[in-house]
Amino acid sequence: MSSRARVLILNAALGPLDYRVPHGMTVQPGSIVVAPLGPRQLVGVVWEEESFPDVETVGDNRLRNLVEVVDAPPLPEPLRRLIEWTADYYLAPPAAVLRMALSSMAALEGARTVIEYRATGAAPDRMTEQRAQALERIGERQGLIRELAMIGGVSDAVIRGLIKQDIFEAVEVSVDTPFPMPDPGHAQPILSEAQTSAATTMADAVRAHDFAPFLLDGVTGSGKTEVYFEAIAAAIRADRQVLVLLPEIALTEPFLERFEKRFGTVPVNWHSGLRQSERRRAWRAIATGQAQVVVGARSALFLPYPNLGLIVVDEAHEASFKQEDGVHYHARDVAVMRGLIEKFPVVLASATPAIETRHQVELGRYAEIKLPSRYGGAEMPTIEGINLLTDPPERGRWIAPPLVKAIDEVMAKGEQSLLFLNRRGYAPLTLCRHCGYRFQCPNCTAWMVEHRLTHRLACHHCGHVVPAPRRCPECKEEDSLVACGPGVERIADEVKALWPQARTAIATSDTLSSPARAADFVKSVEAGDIDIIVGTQLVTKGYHFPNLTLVGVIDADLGLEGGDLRAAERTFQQIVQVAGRAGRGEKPGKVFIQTRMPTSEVIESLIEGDTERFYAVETENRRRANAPPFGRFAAIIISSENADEAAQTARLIGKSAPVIEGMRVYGPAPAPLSVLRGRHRHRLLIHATRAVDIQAAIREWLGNLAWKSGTRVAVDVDPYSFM
Ligand SMILES: Nc1ncnc2c1ncn2[C@@H]1O[C@H](COP(=O)(O)OP(=O)(O)OP(=O)(O)O)[C@@H](O)[C@H]1O
Ligand SMILES: [Zn+2]
Repeated sequence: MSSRARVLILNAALGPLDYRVPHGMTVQPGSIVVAPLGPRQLVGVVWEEESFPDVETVGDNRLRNLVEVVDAPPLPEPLRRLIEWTADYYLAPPAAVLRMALSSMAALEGARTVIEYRATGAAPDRMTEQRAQALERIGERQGLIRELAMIGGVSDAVIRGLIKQDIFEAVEVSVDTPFPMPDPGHAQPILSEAQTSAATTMADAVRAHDFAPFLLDGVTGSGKTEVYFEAIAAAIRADRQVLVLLPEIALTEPFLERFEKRFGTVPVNWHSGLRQSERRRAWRAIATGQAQVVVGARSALFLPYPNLGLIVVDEAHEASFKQEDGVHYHARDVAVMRGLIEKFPVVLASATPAIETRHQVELGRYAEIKLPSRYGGAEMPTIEGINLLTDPPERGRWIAPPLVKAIDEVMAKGEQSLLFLNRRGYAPLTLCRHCGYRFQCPNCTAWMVEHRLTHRLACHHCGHVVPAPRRCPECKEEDSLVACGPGVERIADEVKALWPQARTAIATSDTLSSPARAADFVKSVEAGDIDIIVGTQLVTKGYHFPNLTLVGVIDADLGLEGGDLRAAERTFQQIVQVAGRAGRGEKPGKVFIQTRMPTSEVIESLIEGDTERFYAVETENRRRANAPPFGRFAAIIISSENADEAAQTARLIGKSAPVIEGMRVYGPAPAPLSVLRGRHRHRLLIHATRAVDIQAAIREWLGNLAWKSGTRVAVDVDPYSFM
């Protein structure tokens, strides 16, 4: 009997393929293998045949041999089920989901060491511009040739030239040294009564080794982190792995520090910025079970932990857990599914839970744990509205008089303020005052955003940047360009004009672009070297600055623009979160919200501090509109570099829409972002009741259609973006 294996190979365009297992090789479902495909060799995973029953059977004599079995633990069975579920639910190719589990090719190679290079400090005989740039940018960093070339912005050849001259020296790096073990007894805090009860409930669930979804709903500063640390401690004691998902890399650094204080060592950190060798080391430690606690962004969710005992999703309401390209999955929801399949508790921690999550609590599916007050007697801040219609700022300014006065007082007391505006850069739109020309991105339907700090105009959708021009490209008038509207840089300018003595910091993804820079920022705020922070949503959550007593929301109405189904919820969450940064220490905090709509539901609930009112009204709105969590949405996004082909395919899909009771199809229509990265886009929106199997309907609908190879058709189940 010849032995065959069904293999899911890492090629999203292909389904599983059958191979022959050559004599002397043994494989089992989950084995990671190398398989031939045409002239190439690809990595794949051996899969249960039953999972893909429709694969066309190829005669034994036509099968090709597997090349080898990779020296890595087989992909665990529950993870294979999770990959299947994710592919099914989000209508994604299984191979695309599998790729997220095998996300370090280096980890699958046998070698245990790699050669990295670092500067010796010597200067080259001949200093070229490229060499100087490389040396300057690389500094003391160490990495593979390719990585150094990337950092230095030069070709590999430049780096190789420098190696030849001994300007860089080789360092053999062992990639598989074990990570230190966190110690659950290292620095146990003394928990308050409410905290103890919350921690006990979760730790008991961890010890029970069973699926248990929790909503840890605690006001800002209530000690949610301290509490779920006790659940982590329980998992470590039970020798099970833990995954903590954070919504943004910028939050990692403060988390690592707190974790180290509590457990004596930092956890394994997984993010997109890891060097290849670090990634490999982390992947292997995770796959072998050696990595006990892992913290990461959503991409850490599909890694092959053999022994997970707990997942914590911190700031679980954050939309950044939803992936918006490739596989359109929601990490919060997939985390819960992983807990169900692998039988362990999942903790969703948030001060402002998503309506979807609260609904699960109401249905009795998730257990709710509440922490209703701040730790250590700190008070919740008081919140006041500033009506911009009756109390406007001076012309050309954005900070209204009552907020100016409040900042004056806080400055006088030597305390810190935070001004929140969710807009990067200097101004969202730049135009020529002479001819009216507006700077638009050549690749996207979007205005270019002025960044004065870097003297550039940038597209926030595709990353296209151009130097800020001195003259209008249209009418050639010099110095005629004017900035329209504020971004954080412009607010920072205003702060400088009003309080020249104040030390300010701009905190956005531009300025806190790396974990190291985020750490520097936190240190200088903690050390009292900053008086006024001007920041985007990046600083609204996670941070704990005891001397920060004033928060000003520059424009509360901004988030309500565009008006997608979650606009009100998102605005509410953002403002509660940013307000939650005020008065976390001994001194009480004050929050000012600038708005043109002081009587809107969102703003009134915020000012009255009536969370329940907001949620009740918003939930009722959703129920009436049959919007999530009551009804369901899915989007189909068609894109192509060729405008006609995109429109044609969209029409074809629209024409073929099935008629199903309880389901309506809207569109196709050009997407609001009708051109993105040079691709023309059209959208369809599908709205259905819970009773409809929306995935099956879409699968059958699109399965019968064909389009040109340059056209992409993406399905977004439970969409968050409607652009
Ligand atoms: N039991 C405790 N013992 C000592 N310090 C505590 C305790 N509980 C909370 N704290 C401290 O109180 C502060 C707020 O706690 P933490 O950051 O965990 O709150 P949080 O609920 O996660 O807040 P947010 O949602 O606003 O980020 C932190 O500095 C934390 O170390
Ligand atoms: Zn663009």
